[in-house]
Amino acid sequence: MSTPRKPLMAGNWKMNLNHLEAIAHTQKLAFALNDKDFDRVEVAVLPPFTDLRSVQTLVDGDKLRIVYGAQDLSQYDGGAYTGEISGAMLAKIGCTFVLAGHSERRQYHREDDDVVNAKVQAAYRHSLTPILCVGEGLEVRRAGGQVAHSVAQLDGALRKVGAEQAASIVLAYEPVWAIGTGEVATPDDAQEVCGALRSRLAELYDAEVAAGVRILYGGSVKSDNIAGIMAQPDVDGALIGGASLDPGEFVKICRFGELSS
Ligand SMILES: O=C[C@H](O)COP(=O)(O)O
Repeated sequence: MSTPRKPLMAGNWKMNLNHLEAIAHTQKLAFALNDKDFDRVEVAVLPPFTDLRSVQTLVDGDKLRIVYGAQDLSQYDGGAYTGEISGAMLAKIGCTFVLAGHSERRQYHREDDDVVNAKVQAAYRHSLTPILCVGEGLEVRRAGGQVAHSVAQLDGALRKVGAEQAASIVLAYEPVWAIGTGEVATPDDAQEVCGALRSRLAELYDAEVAAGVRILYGGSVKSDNIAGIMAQPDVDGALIGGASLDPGEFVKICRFGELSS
């Protein structure tokens, strides 16, 4: 059965590529994407904050077929918060998406569910689409707690988020043990948690919201392992870290989004 959800392939550059490197990278990516016919997959890049202006200039000037977003935002809307970047600033520079709750933010910056929830709400206040990341660490996986853990993170992040807003969210299931390690979850592993997240959305909201939300898989995605993951009924794309730094490889991965739709 074909899915009504348009696949999304999002490249999270993490703390890589300065603003000059971002220009060269985006140009290579744009050339490779426009060279093929990518109509049925949405392609996004999530550069560091300092690259956003470079990416915006290329996307707007050359009418590129990619959208872009940020890797984080402040839970506050403005004022004396040194070092923070507000949702309003991201919206003004043309961001579509913003990550919330990435495991590296949870781990290295101690962002808990309350902070993630505040950031999700901040994103909505500025018409940004949150890509909410959830996923378990190795200990939880070994104990078989991956579904309960990921669903609890979803519940925490969606507190006080109404159905209309939740309908536009993007979820990303990223098992922490598979991020940057070369260990990729099996397609069944990905489906188990992505399916549970969709079921939870139906409980929290309704079947229509659940059916419309895109759920990505992330964790050591490459062009040689994406096909099986994209074949799963509740997986609608990927959040790609390391492999998104190679434009050719990233475009190959995006092609699987196109094929799966
Ligand atoms: O945001 C992306 C994920 O953390 C996955 O990163 P990775 O593809 O390098 O494992």
